[in-house]
Amino acid sequence: SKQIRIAIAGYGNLGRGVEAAIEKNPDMTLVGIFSRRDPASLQPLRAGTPVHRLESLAAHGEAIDVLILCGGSKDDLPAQGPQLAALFNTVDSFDTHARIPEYFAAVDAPARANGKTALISIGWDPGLFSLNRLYGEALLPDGATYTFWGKGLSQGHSDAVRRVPGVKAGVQYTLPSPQAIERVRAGERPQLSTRDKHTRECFVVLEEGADAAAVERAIVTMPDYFADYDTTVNFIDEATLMRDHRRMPHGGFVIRSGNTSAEHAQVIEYSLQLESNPEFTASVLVAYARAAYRLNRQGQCGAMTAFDVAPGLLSIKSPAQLREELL
Ligand SMILES: NC(=O)C1=CN([C@@H]2O[C@H](COP(=O)(O)OP(=O)(O)OC[C@H]3O[C@@H](n4cnc5c(N)ncnc54)[C@H](OP(=O)(O)O)[C@@H]3O)[C@@H](O)[C@H]2O)C=CC1
Ligand SMILES: N[C@@H](C[C@H]1CC(C(=O)O)=NO1)C(=O)O
Repeated sequence: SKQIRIAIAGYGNLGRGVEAAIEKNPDMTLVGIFSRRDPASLQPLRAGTPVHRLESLAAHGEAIDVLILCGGSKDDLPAQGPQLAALFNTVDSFDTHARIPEYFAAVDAPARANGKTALISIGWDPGLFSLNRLYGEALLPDGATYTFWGKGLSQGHSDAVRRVPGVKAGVQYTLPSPQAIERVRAGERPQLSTRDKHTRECFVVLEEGADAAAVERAIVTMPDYFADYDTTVNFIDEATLMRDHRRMPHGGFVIRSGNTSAEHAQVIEYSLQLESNPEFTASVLVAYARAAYRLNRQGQCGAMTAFDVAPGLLSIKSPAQLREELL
């Protein structure tokens, strides 16, 4: 059967993860990588993979079935998402939770106007954790839901740190509060504020001559990313960053504890342990690219989130095989 032709827009951790993920999906072919940087400066996983400048994308419309957007959520996707959804079927991992409604609207209009399908905010949070928060609320209406991440490297928060003027490089780790987890696991169903559940720890390499105090203030007060958390910023040199902060592990879990009757408490838990946050997220994006391709062929256009995609569309197996093998 026909190969699904995938292209990558934005070649960072996520873009490289998508390259690896496509190798694991025999119904897909990587037809190109698109970057704002000089293509000659990039080393694709597979020698021979075409690398182009991002601005040449429009000329490749008919050769791409689904474009996977791997830009940063802080500054790249708000512009690239709506712009590229007018030209291609797209899948992205937009994760600025507070801004998802406005991003959805901004992508939906051009996608609908051009008969394209745009799956937004795909990944694990938002994405798989969102699905499990939904299941929890729908299946156990009388209950409480908690999401914990880490200890691990948040790519969205690391991207946001790197966008601060004066920052040359940087990463952000998310640390869950052991006390908060203990109270939830003990079945207390506590009221926990954002600040109660996690702290954030940044490691930053400054540009030459940058003002450390100004950089620290810009990070810890950053709306949607750090303002609601207790955040520490550590300044290190580039060698230390390269030595100690190259791995990108992460993970976490969603817990729903609820009562189906006065007598019976029920608990649903979904957890992830990730050695590579970007490679896992990319695997999710690639499975949803299969769904985007199928949805568009069914005439389902516009923006959608993971809530709107039937799980069967993710599988390389046919509906009949799924009924025989997985039900
Ligand atoms: N929903 C979810 O569960 C998840 C979502 N995410 C999202 O994925 C986004 C991307 O993460 P990630 O791939 O780690 O971000 P990166 O910082 O690695 O890449 C972001 C963009 O920056 C550019 N870039 C990458 N490396 C360099 C470099 N060395 N010099 C200059 N520019 C560079 C690339 O654009 P170009 O090639 O055009 O230069 C790239 O698309 C995050 O912002 C986050 O929001 C991540 C994980 C989970
Ligand atoms: N979107 C997150 C995925 C998870 C991790 C996270 C956090 O540590 O705050 N929130 O959601 C990421 O970019 O890594």
